[in-house]
Amino acid sequence: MTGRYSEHDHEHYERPRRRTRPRTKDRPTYDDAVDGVVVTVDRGRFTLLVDGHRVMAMKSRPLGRKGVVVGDRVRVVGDTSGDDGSLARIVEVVPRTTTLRRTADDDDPVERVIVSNADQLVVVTALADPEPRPRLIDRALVAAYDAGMAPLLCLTKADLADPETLLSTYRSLGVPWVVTQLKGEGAGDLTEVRERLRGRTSVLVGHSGVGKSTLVNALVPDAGREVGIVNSVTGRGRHTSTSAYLLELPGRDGWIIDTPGIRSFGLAHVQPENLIEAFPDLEEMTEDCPRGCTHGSEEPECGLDEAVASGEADPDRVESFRRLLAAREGASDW
Ligand SMILES: Nc1nc2c(ncn2[C@@H]2O[C@H](COP(=O)(O)OP(=O)(O)OP(=O)(O)O)[C@@H](O)[C@H]2O)c(=O)[nH]1
Ligand SMILES: [Zn+2]
Repeated sequence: MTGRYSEHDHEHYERPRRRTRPRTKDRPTYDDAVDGVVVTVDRGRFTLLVDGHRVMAMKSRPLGRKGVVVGDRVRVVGDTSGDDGSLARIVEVVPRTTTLRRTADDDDPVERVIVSNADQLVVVTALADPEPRPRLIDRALVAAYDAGMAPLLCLTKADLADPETLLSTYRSLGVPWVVTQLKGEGAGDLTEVRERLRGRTSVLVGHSGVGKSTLVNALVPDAGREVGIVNSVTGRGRHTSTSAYLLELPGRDGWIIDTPGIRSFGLAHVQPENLIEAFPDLEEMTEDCPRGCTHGSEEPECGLDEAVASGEADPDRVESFRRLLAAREGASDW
């Protein structure tokens, strides 16, 4: 799955031109580089985790204008001590396994990659207050399927409403789900969520007020301090909660990436023929589709219609798939 996007998603990082630019003695080489992972990005400065400690770094020239995003595995040279005022240099970005893009907007017409290498996309939705917004859930699912990330619905505020109505919309797609309750009587059991996050890198998305910060703080009791550290390192003294950041779960049980301030996903790059690859049972039924068939409901001779007519396909599943296909179009904020 993850290989599917490698062609468009791997930005090509320019290698140092060893032949045209002779190495000087004091110029670091890749041989000296150490591995790091990008924890957060703040105005051109990157906080990395290198060997379990935090290191500030900037991009080095060989990377040119190519982006470095949260979740990137990088190679770093220079001062990787993490001491106050130290600054290392990122010389290489390891090819990404997955990417998540934010939507284009008036300020920036490009759908930029904001997070890489996550293998699970957790769509955090309140069961009430605020009401669930199925179109946003659908768009997040499209982003997950397209990127080859496993989706997970995390339904918060279980004290306020029953999950059944919402779940009925997603059952035929087979989307896994967990329910959480972090306020009110009997609140606080995160066993099931932790189980789902274990050993994975999960990116959490959700619109304002759904309880995502409450959840992150419950999962990583040090989250506030961790994020505080990130920002004390940048010297800006205050957490501007508009950038994604990576946190390790207690017990080294996996990683989560919170995405405050991310308003929507860019889905313009999603090709219908790729979305169906996330549903192999349905894909099988599209083998005889006319060339260029998007498998949407408006297609005159789509194999999915035949499969429904012959009883081979579950009509709910086909309908849900087509709903996702349609959700791809047009932008929509969280
Ligand atoms: N009833 C109920 N309220 C909750 C629960 N979890 C969180 N809340 C409340 O929901 C409100 C929003 O929670 P936050 O964690 O700040 O939500 P958020 O998704 O991070 O929202 P932003 O900070 O705006 O991005 C707060 O008043 C929380 O106390 C829950 O399980 N049940
Ligand atoms: Zn078709």
